[in-house]
Amino acid sequence: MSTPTPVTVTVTGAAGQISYALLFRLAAGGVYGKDTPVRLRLLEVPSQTGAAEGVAMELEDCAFPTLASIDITDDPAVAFDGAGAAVLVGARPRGPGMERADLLTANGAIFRDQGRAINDHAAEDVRVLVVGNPANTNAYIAHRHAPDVPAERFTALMRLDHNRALSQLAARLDAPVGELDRVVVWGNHSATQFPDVSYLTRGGAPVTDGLDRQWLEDDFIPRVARRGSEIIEVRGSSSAASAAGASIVHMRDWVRGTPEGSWATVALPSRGEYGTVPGVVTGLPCRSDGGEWQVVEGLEIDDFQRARIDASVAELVSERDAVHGLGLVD
Ligand SMILES: NC(=O)C1=CN([C@@H]2O[C@H](COP(=O)(O)OP(=O)(O)OC[C@H]3O[C@@H](n4cnc5c(N)ncnc54)[C@H](O)[C@@H]3O)[C@@H](O)[C@H]2O)C=CC1
Ligand SMILES: O=C([O-])CC(=O)C(=O)O
Repeated sequence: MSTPTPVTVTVTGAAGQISYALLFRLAAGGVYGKDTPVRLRLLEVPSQTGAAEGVAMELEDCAFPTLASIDITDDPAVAFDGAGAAVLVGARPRGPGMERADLLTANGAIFRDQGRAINDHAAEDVRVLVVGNPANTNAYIAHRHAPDVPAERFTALMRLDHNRALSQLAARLDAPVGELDRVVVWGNHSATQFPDVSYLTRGGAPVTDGLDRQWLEDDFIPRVARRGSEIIEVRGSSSAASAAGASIVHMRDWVRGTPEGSWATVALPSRGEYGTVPGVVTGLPCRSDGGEWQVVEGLEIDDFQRARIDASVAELVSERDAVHGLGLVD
């Protein structure tokens, strides 16, 4: 029996909270499956490479059959060399009272430099997932500094918002979460996002009862959109295990395909789908056949949806303009 070629997966911010939940699932085969070994490349700032060593020791102690090797570095050129996947987690997280926009200046330069390193060193078919906030605009920055990598290879994490929406809907409808499908979270991973139930199915059939407009506007949409802040208030620090779990299923579905008939929310550089502004990295309903993300086509959009989508995309446009203004993108 021939041994499959290992995939190199680079994870940044490897000593942080999210990575502490993410790396073990990655190493256990959560993205590529039980038959494909992974080589982990951990990128950290110099002061944290020691802590990343400790995480690597624990990974070794798990004796995962799918973990081929672990390398730790503070040099992006080394970290992304030959990478088939890059999960960009490393960034400063938001504390109590901060909005994601406050992080633009703090974190933008990280994604400029990592975009360049991905462009110059990663594998041709690299898949990039940006988790560090503001995730959509950080993905925009990285993509704009990687002109040799196709735009659709850069994504930002909105699967956490998608999962939060599913979980709130399951509670409201008293339904097992696994029976629900076809939600989408349009726009930005921020308080302006639009979690949309217009196409929701339960067990494959459209859901028509139990989701009145007042509940959607007064409870559901703000609850999902502000869930990150709620977790920060209650837990004292930002979501970590749920962000890691969403990152794993985002990458797994990208690499191995979404289940038949199912959707995921993926933030991708827009091609103008559904009236969004080309270039900005916005949440869209997507399917994967195990190769590329494909935006679901042909959905009807009514006036209520239009206004919500436009408002969140307008925020993405203002973040885009801000990073151009800061000189982070030409
Ligand atoms: N998109 C999403 O759904 C979510 C995004 N986040 C974001 O993910 C990011 C990470 O969160 P946590 O792991 O909780 O933070 P953390 O502070 O525990 O870990 C961040 C790690 O990144 C490292 N780091 C900073 N700059 C780096 C660089 N240039 N290269 C490599 N590593 C670098 C830090 O040394 C630290 O170890 C934050 O920006 C947070 O806001 C958090 C939850 C959900
Ligand atoms: O809210 C934050 O800062 C962390 C985050 O992105 C989330 O939990 O959605």
